[in-house]
Amino acid sequence: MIELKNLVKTYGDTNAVDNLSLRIEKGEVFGLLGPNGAGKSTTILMLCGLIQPTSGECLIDGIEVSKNPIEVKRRLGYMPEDVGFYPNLSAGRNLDFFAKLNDIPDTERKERIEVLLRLVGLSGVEKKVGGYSKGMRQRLGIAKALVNDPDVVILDEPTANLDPQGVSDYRRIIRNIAGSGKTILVSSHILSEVSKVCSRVGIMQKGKLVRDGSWDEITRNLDLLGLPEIIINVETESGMPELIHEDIIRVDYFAERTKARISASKDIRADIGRTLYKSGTFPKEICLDAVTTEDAVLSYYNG
Ligand SMILES: Nc1ncnc2c1ncn2[C@@H]1O[C@H](COP(=O)(O)OP(=O)(O)OP(=O)(O)O)[C@@H](O)[C@H]1O
Repeated sequence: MIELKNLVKTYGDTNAVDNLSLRIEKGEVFGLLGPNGAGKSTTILMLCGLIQPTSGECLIDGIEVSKNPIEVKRRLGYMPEDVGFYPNLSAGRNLDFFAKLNDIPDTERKERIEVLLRLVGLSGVEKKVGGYSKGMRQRLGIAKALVNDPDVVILDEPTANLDPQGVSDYRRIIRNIAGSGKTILVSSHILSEVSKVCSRVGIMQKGKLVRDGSWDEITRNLDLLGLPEIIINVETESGMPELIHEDIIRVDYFAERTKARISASKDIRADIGRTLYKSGTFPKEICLDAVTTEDAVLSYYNG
């Protein structure tokens, strides 16, 4: 569990983090979102005990970070934006080094490293880390953050510079870790990515948490954010009827009418759901398109 209580970090005249309070429960995957300079990295650095707060508290599993850094380090896995590895060593040898630094006993190290390499899809890769792609390094970074079997995992911009395959691998890995009951904090400014893996997101702006809730809650009032047009993707179990609604601008149907892409002037997901139920068509998904959602949230950032 992660708790931030009235956290403040000031650099001269800049309130990098401004009275931030937040609680992330065990097993939650929380996305910390915000534009450049919002205060995400400063928050994470305080949470990891790497910088001291000006005031307020950070707690990991109820233990205050600044007062018990060693105890906290044992429960915490951290992946910074740029993870440092020894380029002349393999992934396994790198992990072995970090496992030793974390005092993992000899009897456990080999098996744990094998499990982690399998989790991140690097099992059997003999190549030295110096020859790895960005995606491979990122996956190894996640394994490194998990080497001490932490309760709480913090990933700073984990999808930065990843190609689509890398992003999809990352999502699979995060879901896998979340399934094991760990608490995960992911910081990002790639909103659509966070929306796909996080159960809850918080939006930071100028050091403050300006919104906190599920992705759905945050995007529910999209029309209030002033988007001229939103896109709704619909998927049904069997072919859907003609979708008619006064706020629909256009509908494109695909895959024998089991999929539709609706352009609408409002968020009409509830009405679409009702229409489908009435016609006896079971909806598998009715969601806002990630790209337009991203536009809306960005417009929110910009006031
Ligand atoms: N060591 C420092 N000295 C002075 N100002 C700093 C320092 N670290 C951060 N800041 C300032 O604090 C604010 C928050 O920065 P921070 O790096 O936490 O934002 P961020 O949300 O992580 O941004 P990014 O996505 O670009 O990493 C910014 O205005 C930044 O310039």
